[in-house]
Amino acid sequence: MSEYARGLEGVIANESSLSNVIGNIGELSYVGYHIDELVKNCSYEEVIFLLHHNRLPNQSELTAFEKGLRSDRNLPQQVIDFLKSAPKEASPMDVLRTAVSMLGLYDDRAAIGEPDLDKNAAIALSLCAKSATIVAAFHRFRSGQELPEIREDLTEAQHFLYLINGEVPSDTAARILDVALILHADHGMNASTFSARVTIATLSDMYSAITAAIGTLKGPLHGGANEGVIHMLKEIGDLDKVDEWVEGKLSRKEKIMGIGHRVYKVLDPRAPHLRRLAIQLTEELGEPKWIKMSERIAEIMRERKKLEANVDFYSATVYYSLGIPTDLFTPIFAISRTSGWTAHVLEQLRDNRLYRPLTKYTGPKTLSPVPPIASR
Ligand SMILES: CC(=O)SCCNC(=O)CCNC(=O)[C@H](O)C(C)(C)COP(=O)(O)OP(=O)(O)OC[C@H]1O[C@@H](n2cnc3c(N)ncnc32)[C@H](O)[C@@H]1OP(=O)(O)O
Ligand SMILES: O=C([O-])CC(=O)C(=O)O
Repeated sequence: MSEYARGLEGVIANESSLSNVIGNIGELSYVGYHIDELVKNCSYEEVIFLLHHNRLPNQSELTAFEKGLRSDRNLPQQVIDFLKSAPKEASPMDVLRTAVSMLGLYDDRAAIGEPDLDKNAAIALSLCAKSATIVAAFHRFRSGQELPEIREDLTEAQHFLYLINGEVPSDTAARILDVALILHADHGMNASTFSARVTIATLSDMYSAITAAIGTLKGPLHGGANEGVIHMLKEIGDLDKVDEWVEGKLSRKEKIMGIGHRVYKVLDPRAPHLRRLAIQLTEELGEPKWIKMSERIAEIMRERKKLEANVDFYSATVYYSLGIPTDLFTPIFAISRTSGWTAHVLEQLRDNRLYRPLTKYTGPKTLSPVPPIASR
C-alpha cells in the first residue's frame, strides 16, 4: 500500500453538513434532501437558501430571499468596463475568474481583518447573484451586443437565459436550466470546493476563495469536462464512428470526457436527470444524433472499463440543445456551484482550522555544498 493517499483519495479532510455523496450506491443529498426530491419539488433559489441556511425556506422567506438575490444582480461599472475590454477570444472561465476577483476590489465588506459571518453571508449571496451577470455580460459584449437591462421579475435561470439571448426564455427552457442549476449546486469535497476551503482557512476573503475555486473548476478533469464532451461528440461526428474512436482513445490510454468519478463507483445520480432532459430536448429538436452517440460511448465505457457517466456527460447535450455556446457550459457550472462554494466558505469560517498536509519528500537526501556559480 502507498505511504500516502495519492490525490488525497479516501482522505476525510473536514466535516460538512451541506451535501452527502455516497459513492458506492450513487446517492446525493443536500442537507438531508435527496436530489431527486429537490429536483421534483424545489427551485434553484430554494436550494441556495437550503445550502446557506441549512433548512428549506417557507414561502415568505423564499420571496424575501429571491428579492435580495434579484436586487444584487448589477455589477460595478469598473467590472462592466473590464468585461467590455477583455479579449473577445478569452475563455469565459478566465473572464469569470478575473471579474470575481475584481469584485473584491469594489466591496469594502471584503477588506475585513476578522471572519465576520454576517458580512461574508452577504458577500456570498452577492456572488450567487452576480456570477450569472458576469458570464452573460461578457458573452454579449464579445458578440458585439449590449447587455439587456437587468430585471428583477425573473428567476435566476430565466434571467441568465434572458441576458444571453436578449429575450425571456420559454418556461420549459427555464425549468430545464433550473434543474441543471439544482444538480450542480454542491458536491462534497470536490476539488474546487476544497480549493475554496483551503483559501478561506487562511482567513483570506470570500472573493479570493471563490476566485481559487473557479480556477480549479475549469480544468478538464473537473468542471471543464462538460465542454470536452461536446468537442468529443463533434470530433467523432457520427454514431457509426463511435466504437473505433473510443477504442483508439483507450488504446492510447487517453481519457473520455464525462466518464468516471473519484467517488462514484456506480452511476452518478445526477446523470439520469440530465440524460432524461437531453433525450427530451434532442427529440424536440429532431437531433437525436448527439444523445445516440453519447449512449453508445457510455455503453462501451461500461463494458470495457466498468466506468459510468458523470454529471458532465449529459449536461453538455442539455446545454447544447438549449442553444448555449459551448464555452459557457463550465461557467454555468460555476454559476450554480457558487452557491455551494460560498456555503462551504461560511461553514469553514464557523469552525476554522488551517489546512496544512505534509508531503513525502523525494529529493536528494545527502546535503551538498553549493558550488560557486562559475563552476556549475
Ligand atoms: C464535475 C466533475 O468533476 S465530474 C468528473 C469530470 N471529469 C471527467 O469527466 C474527466 C474524465 N474522467 C477522469 O479523468 C477521471 O475519471 C476522474 C479524474 C474524474 C477521476 O479520476 P481518478 O479517481 O483519479 O481515477 P484515475 O484517473 O486514477 O483513473 C483510474 C483508472 O480508470 C481509468 N479512467 C478513469 N476515467 C477514465 C476516463 N474518463 N476515460 C478512460 N479511462 C478512465 C484511468 O485511465 C485509470 O486506468 P488504469 O488504472 O488502467 O490506469
Ligand atoms: O465530486 C467531485 O469530485 C466532482 C463532482 O462530481 C462535482 O464537483 O460535482
